[in-house]
Amino acid sequence: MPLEKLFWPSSSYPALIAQACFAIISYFVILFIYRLTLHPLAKYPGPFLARISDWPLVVHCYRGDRHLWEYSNHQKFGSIVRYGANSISISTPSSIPLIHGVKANVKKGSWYKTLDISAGAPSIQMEINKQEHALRRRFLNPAFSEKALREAEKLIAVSAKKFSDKLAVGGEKDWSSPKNMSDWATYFGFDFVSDLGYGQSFGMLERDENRWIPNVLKNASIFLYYVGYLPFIDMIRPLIGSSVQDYIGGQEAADSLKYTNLANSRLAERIELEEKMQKEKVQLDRKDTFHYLLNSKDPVTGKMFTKEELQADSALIIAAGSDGVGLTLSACVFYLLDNPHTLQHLMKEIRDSFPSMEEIQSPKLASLPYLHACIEETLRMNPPKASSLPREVLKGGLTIDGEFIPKGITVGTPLYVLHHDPTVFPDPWSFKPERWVVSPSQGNTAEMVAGAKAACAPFLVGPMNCIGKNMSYIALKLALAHLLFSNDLRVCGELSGGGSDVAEEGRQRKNEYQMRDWILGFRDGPMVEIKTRL
Ligand code: HEM
Repeated sequence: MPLEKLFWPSSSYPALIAQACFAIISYFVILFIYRLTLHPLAKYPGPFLARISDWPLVVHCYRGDRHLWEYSNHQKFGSIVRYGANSISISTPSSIPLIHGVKANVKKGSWYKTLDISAGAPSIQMEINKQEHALRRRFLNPAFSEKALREAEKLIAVSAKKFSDKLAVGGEKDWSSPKNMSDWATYFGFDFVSDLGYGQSFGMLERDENRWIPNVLKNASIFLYYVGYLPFIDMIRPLIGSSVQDYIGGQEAADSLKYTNLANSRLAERIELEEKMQKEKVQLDRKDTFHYLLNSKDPVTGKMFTKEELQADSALIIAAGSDGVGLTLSACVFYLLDNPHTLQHLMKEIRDSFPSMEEIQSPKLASLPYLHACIEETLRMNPPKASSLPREVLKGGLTIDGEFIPKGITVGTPLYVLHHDPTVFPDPWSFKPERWVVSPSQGNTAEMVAGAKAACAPFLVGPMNCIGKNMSYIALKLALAHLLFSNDLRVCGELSGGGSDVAEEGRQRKNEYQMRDWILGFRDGPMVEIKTRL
């Protein structure tokens, strides 16, 4: 078609289609030129396609390798990388408090609007409004207070003992059959969180019945992770949670709905129990998380949780709680098996500290230095929330490392990148719990340990950090202490779960536990054999 006809009004269909195509192409060409030249982020380096569009980000979120992509970007381009049209990630320790601390002039990015939309209300993690978030946090705090955690420890110990006992089945006289640590750590994560959350465990350590849940959750998280970053998400979002979702999102979308329904039905049962108890004026002999949530009232406004908010928090707590602990537990066992001296050192510390399994408890358990160091080092190597969590800069902007970032830009901290910075963590791909213990004779000074702590933030920091941080340490310490107190452990065949020569770029390090980052972190292995010692 001659070019002048494109601009000349014509009512023929081919001309109208050609004009529409021309207008769309022109729009994108101008948009891309703007993003590369006049946009406030034009001066920052990054992969070319990522500087003009969010599609590369969507692809990496879908593939579960966003943390590896961020790592290779920061290797190529330095500490500030533009990873999307409107987004940068900053990999310096000083950026952590500036982006996430109490005074940070940011709110959560719009990606959070999509995550639990099917629940009908945002969960606490997805609440973008800072005042509303603070209110929700006040509601949740009692369930994670020191007093509540003291009670919780007794309950978690029950799951930890089951974790150790069930893994050891078959290992009473000789080495057990091979067990996939990833699966068993996942069952432990779900069992202790559901037990604490609803007062009723999923019972995955004992029975097959509910073992479908982690897979459904995995599919749900793949779907919601990448969908939240789609360039036209504002148009798509209203369809999420409706039956149309099944058609556009396939199995992953259907599983997302299935997971929401499961969390809702568990909550409905728990509400029914609470109402019955109130009617009969009976007290629960143990206070689970939803006991606190169902009875929370804001002292200032008198507001209580709505049903939709409870549904959203119910889905969140199961997912957030089980995933982080499950991943860290299986990763820690991987690193212990890969480093036999470390395993021996840790076993000795645990076995020398407790006369019997029944005595594995705080304050002694909390104070074991090498156990704590092994967990810190695992969280450094494999932070469960490995990639940048989006924060949107508010009016007035934000200055980080001397760079002024204006309102509306999305900023984030790439934890996996930061945790492998060799200037803070020498020999960053080696598992070295010693780096968390001050020992000047071994060349590890107090300053070095303080520097490592400032650059390692698996739970993030500030008002939106992980509320389950202290609970996670309790659960991880109980599970590892029970397992290693009662049993010996050995690798089945070649150690599985690490990288391999034939894997994709970034997944070749054999001594690094591999994970897929889909908001939740997925993994496989190691295969272990167990022999009961007692
Ligand atoms: C190793 C274990 C864990 C790690 C590394 C971890 C990490 C995190 C991180 C980085 C966040 C911030 C997410 C964001 O900004 O979007 C977060 C939020 C959250 N986590 Fe965890 N988590 C773990 C275990 C748990 C457990 C055991 C629970 C509860 C049973 C839990 C409940 C939550 C909740 C409710 C939030 C939202 C907090 C808020 O927005 O105020 N997490 N977690």
